[in-house]
Amino acid sequence: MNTQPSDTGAAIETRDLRKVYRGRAVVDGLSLHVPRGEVFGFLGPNGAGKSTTVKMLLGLVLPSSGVAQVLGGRPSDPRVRARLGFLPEQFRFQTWMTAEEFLRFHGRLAGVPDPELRVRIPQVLETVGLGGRGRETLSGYSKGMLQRCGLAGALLAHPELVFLDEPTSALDPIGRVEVREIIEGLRAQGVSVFLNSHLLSEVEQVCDRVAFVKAGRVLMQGSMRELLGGVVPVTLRLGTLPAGLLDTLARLGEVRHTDLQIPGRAEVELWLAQEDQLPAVADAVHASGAQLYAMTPRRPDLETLFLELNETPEVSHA
Ligand SMILES: Nc1ncnc2c1ncn2[C@@H]1O[C@H](COP(=O)(O)OP(=O)(O)OP(=O)(O)O)[C@@H](O)[C@H]1O
Repeated sequence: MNTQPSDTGAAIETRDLRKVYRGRAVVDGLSLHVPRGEVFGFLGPNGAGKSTTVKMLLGLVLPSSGVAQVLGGRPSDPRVRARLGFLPEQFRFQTWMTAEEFLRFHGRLAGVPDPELRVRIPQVLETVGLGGRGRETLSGYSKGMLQRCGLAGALLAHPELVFLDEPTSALDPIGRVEVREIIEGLRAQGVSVFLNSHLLSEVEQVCDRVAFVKAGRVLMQGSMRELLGGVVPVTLRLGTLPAGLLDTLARLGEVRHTDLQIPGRAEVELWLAQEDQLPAVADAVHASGAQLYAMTPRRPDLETLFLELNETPEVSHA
């Protein structure tokens, strides 16, 4: 059934979105909620169905079933598309054009009038760090400059929602910081950003909210605080692992991993709900008679969460 939901005011809302290719569901009941004006990270391993989802949200691929609403309308509606910006990961540039010609071409395709383009093109070139380079042909651009130019194209028509697929993959560390600042600037203007990136430390710094997908399904989605706020990963290095200690630790938190491969050495990864449980962990280790060599609490990060989720054998709906 393809009934359109009522406008929830969200930038993106999908319900049970599915795409089947040759009998295989590559997007399999995906439900997403992306509030307006936020930066949303869309994460998952290779082949998880991220690009296919983005293509459905852009109206480039038709869903097999389920519903997708973008800026309150259907992705296939040209009036909706006119309010979207898109930077694909593998952009094919017309390398015989100058950056200005390329942007004029894309601006005209997006329906931006010529007088507006004359003002807007130098502005977006400046924004992406290509000010004064617009008259050079793209064949002479570096990979990073091409990526910046693609970003300029995505921002050209004042979109309300921008899809950025690996926007910093060709950029050096300075360029990455600059793109982060551009994304933060977009948010400050109320523009919603849907960011697909494998650079999790970057996602962590810029995103308000993320979703993890695997095998076409959302494993988890929420604000950074919801996803990372409620857990303190602690690594314990012990001399031995006495009988019963794991059970005691499991009452204090979640035992995520144990490593007993090296004789005379045991490592336990424990996830606690709060930092103030650390003394109780130390007490439990001492009471068990084990020697405690190290107890290292870590700041939770997206990479840890990503790796943990990726190891989860059972895929469940969020
Ligand atoms: N047009 C198509 N026909 C058949 N299978 C397809 C098509 N497009 C994508 N797929 C398959 O769907 C699955 C998901 O692909 P998709 O590109 O959406 O993943 P992804 O999460 O974006 O991966 P990556 O991180 O590697 O870019 C893959 O197994 C891919 O081979």
